[in-house]
Amino acid sequence: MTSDSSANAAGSSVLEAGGPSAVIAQGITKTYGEVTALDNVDFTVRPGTVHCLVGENGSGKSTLTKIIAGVEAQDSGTVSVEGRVLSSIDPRTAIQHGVRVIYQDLALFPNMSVAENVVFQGNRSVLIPVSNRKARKKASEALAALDLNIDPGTRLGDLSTAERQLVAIARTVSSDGKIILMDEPTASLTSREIDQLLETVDRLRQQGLSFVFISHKLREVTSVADDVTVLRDGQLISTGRAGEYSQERIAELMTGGLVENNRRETPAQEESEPVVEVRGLGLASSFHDIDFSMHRGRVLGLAGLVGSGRIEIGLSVAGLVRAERGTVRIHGESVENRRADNRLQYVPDDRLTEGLFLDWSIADNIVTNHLDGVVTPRGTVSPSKIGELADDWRSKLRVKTPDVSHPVSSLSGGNQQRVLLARALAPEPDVVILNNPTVGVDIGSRADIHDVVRNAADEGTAFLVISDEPAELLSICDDLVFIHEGRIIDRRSADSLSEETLIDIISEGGRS
Ligand SMILES: Nc1ncnc2c1ncn2[C@@H]1O[C@H](COP(=O)(O)OP(=O)(O)OP(=O)(O)O)[C@@H](O)[C@H]1O
Repeated sequence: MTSDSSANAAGSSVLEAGGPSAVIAQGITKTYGEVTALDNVDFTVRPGTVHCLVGENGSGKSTLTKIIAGVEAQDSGTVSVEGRVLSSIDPRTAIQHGVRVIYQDLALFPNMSVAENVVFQGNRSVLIPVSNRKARKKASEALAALDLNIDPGTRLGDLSTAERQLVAIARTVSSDGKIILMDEPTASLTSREIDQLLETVDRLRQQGLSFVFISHKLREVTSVADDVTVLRDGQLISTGRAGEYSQERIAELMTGGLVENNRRETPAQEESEPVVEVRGLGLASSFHDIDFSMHRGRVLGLAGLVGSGRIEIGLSVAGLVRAERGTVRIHGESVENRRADNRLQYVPDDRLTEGLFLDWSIADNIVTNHLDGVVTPRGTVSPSKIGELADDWRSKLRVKTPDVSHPVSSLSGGNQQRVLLARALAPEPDVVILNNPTVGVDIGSRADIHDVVRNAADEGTAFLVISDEPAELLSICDDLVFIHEGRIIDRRSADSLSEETLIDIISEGGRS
């Protein structure tokens, strides 16, 4: 393992030179059974800075933040916050020292108001009731300090994901948080929402708060970071000032090599009958008059803004949401009769609530849609066939685990996403609908997943891909249908488009 020149034995002196540190983690090692999640890692956060933590899936980023937050205990090494070593490892001690974590699920209460969420202090041993008036006042102050235009009386569940993120930040500020750890806060935000979040982070940094910011989106890493640390396989690879890191350099350090972002060699359009025919599809205010066909071996992308109706259309094609008007036919038969059929697969983007059985093993999750492939001639399920099939998919998708019999909950987020994809592709389906297939997946592995999709298409599967990432649509799709406010506004072949044109069509909504 080569170490980059800006990392040094202490891994931190480059950063410490400027003054006292908000966080110093020294010599952190953490193992889970035979997996070494962190191997003698040093990590320093300077006060009033944003420190981006980057690395491939399973490289140890979340584990490091959990250790700083006192949620996980390290095997060895120390964590100091503002110059004081945390003597005991528990979340309350970290909270008392001003450390706050904003997890991906945000840990907010959807049925409570914004005000109640902002003033809720999970670190108190006894919940102290706060009067409605006081709560509103305190919440209004916290929201105003962030320059956020959110009514404190709104029910939290009625806000967008981005607004909820901002409420989670307001809560940390109102509870005197000084060091905020954010694990992939922008994973499900639109680019405008990301800008708003980054502006808020910037404002708080100027007020002296410090951030640890995990993200796979390298564009935002290079725009928001003061400092960057790259982990690979639990090892510190490089740490230093953000100015030393371009996106290409970070990608290279993360993966240990160059990442190529290829486009698909588009096969000639087949004259064959379409596998899927969508005609006149409509649903209330979500989408109208949707017509398209999907063909064997071709990848069709649905491009559009968040809220344009893309996802609802995908769910209707999968037979998971019933349209009010029009038809979806798969091999000439209504999708209503196909819902329980393994030849049709839908892969959601929310692996935690819609996707995986977290307590089940990785292997059982992978084979659950393909039981035909693991039964013996006598009709019993064969554990060795399950193991073989799961191992095959583990290596195809490079799922990072020592053993497919381990629970899926032991995998890092990006590796769970791969299991979801393996489960859909294992039965070699005719039709697959992918909703943001690489959410939370690092950039090197994104290329692997794109390869797997292209290969499955080459074998004959028809794909419908919904993605927020223009580069992803261009990388895997042959054809694109553009959706704006629930209607089709354009159709193009992917090889006729640049990323800029694609973004223009999406954002201008056909006005260009
Ligand atoms: N509770 C656990 N039990 C077993 N192994 C675990 C557990 N938590 C993490 N690991 C393993 O530790 C390694 C590091 O995981 P971690 O979640 O820190 O990665 P990450 O860099 O945050 O990945 P991602 O980008 O996918 O979120 C992985 O191999 C993961 O499978």
